[in-house]
Amino acid sequence: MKQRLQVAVAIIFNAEQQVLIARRHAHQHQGDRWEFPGGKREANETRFQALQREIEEEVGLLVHQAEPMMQIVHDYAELEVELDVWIVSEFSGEAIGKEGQALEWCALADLDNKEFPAANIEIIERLTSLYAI
Ligand SMILES: Nc1nc2c([nH]c(=O)n2[C@@H]2O[C@H](COP(=O)(O)OP(=O)(O)OP(=O)(O)O)[C@@H](O)[C@H]2O)c(=O)[nH]1
Ligand SMILES: [Mg+2]
Repeated sequence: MKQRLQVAVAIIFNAEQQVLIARRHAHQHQGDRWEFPGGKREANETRFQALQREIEEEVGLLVHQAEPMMQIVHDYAELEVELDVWIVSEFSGEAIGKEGQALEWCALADLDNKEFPAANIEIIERLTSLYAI
């Protein structure tokens, strides 16, 4: 059977209402596309703990509070993902690409110009309808 990965995904806004995005490395699944930081939940973790760990590991931010935004199941040819998307409402630290990945703070209106994995289309639509001017 095809694997289904549970993936914690963070939507993090800065004071200018820009959202944090990261570029996936070429060798990764969906390589070279942009993503919202996050990664796979481990068996011993809650969804929120997975979010906190992944965000600290990947971009060095401490997530203090977050609210569930949506869950998306997407069937890629090679694997299935369940994206557990959170809006981070409180965090501390300065974002850095701790895994050597490029980071960008991106205005919502500019997300459409970036290439994201297919599973992200719904997230971007939802964000635009919730927050766009
Ligand atoms: N982090 C993240 N993963 C996404 C997004 N959209 C999306 O389809 N995915 C998929 O979710 C899956 C797991 O994410 P990941 O590669 O970040 O997992 P991870 O950080 O644990 O990576 P690792 O296996 O290198 O430790 C990948 O197949 C990835 O393509 C997104 O916006 N953010
Ligand atoms: Mg990741």
